Amino acid sequence: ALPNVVILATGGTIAGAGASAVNSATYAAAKVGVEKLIAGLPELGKVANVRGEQVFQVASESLTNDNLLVLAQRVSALAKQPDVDGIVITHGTDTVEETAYFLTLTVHTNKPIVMVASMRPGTALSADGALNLYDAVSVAGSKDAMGKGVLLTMNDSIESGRDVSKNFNIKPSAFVSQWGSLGMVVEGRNYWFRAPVKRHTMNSEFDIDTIKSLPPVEIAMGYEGVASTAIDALGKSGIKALIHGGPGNGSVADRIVPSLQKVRADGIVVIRSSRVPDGFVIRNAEQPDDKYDWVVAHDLRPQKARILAMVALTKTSDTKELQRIFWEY
Ligand SMILES: NC(=O)C[C@H](N)C(=O)O
Repeated sequence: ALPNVVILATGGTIAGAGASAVNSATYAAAKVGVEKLIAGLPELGKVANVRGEQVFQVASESLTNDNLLVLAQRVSALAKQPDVDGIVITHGTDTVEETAYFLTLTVHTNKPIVMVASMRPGTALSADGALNLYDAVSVAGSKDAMGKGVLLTMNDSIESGRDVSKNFNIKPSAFVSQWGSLGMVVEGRNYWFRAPVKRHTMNSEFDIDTIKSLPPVEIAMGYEGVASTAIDALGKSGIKALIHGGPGNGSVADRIVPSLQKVRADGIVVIRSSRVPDGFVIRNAEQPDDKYDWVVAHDLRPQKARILAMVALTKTSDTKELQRIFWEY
């Protein structure tokens, strides 16, 4: 018998449409409904019994915290159903890494949850969505994909939803995980080479079934000539944590340090992250994190550090606990 896979559609370029076949970059995202996506790919019926649900129809840069909660709650409810073997989520590429990480942290299931997106709309020459979706459904229906956390299938690769980031804005090979892909999909068969070691899904201390809202967390970038304007304003905006996306090893300009100290003194958690795509921030290197009571974001880019901070703050605002969470997830 074939596995039962539910496709939750949220929009993005994988549901996009352009005026002509040469429009690979100028097109409208989030136009095509999930039923049409499924009907356009009859090959799906060979690897799984699929059914679709339209959860949202938006370009992913416009998704909100409330959208994240609604989606994760739906994924969690479906994963509890005995007649569901796996879940695929079609999504825009711009923020799919954030949603993937959020689900990794909050949905308690061993069943495969596979994110999928495309860099070109379905109307374009060499559109990548159909094969990516076929790959996602075949991975979601595979027992080998169980217990590996939330995944992303793009460009023949199976990526860890925790590690993966969009590293190129145009190419179909846009997604890279700095610690390597987990596997590959070829002709609907998945091949595995590694598994994540960070805590996720079943082993997470966070559970979407008990999370009702997310605290506001914002990001301030570091760069040459940076002024304290953004940090000072954010400090007064009601946020619970501020991610500093600094250059290099998450370094912080001398003239900004007093502003970050003030933010911390006002009870806001300061998390030091790096804007460099790869690598990880080392505690007490560049800045005395122990002395300032700051947290470091480990290997998470600012946008992923924000996701973990929001989730962690639903349980604790103790900086020692938060640092433990940043090491473990
Ligand atoms: N390729 C894409 O999906 C980009 C689009 N802006 C989105 O994230 O929805």
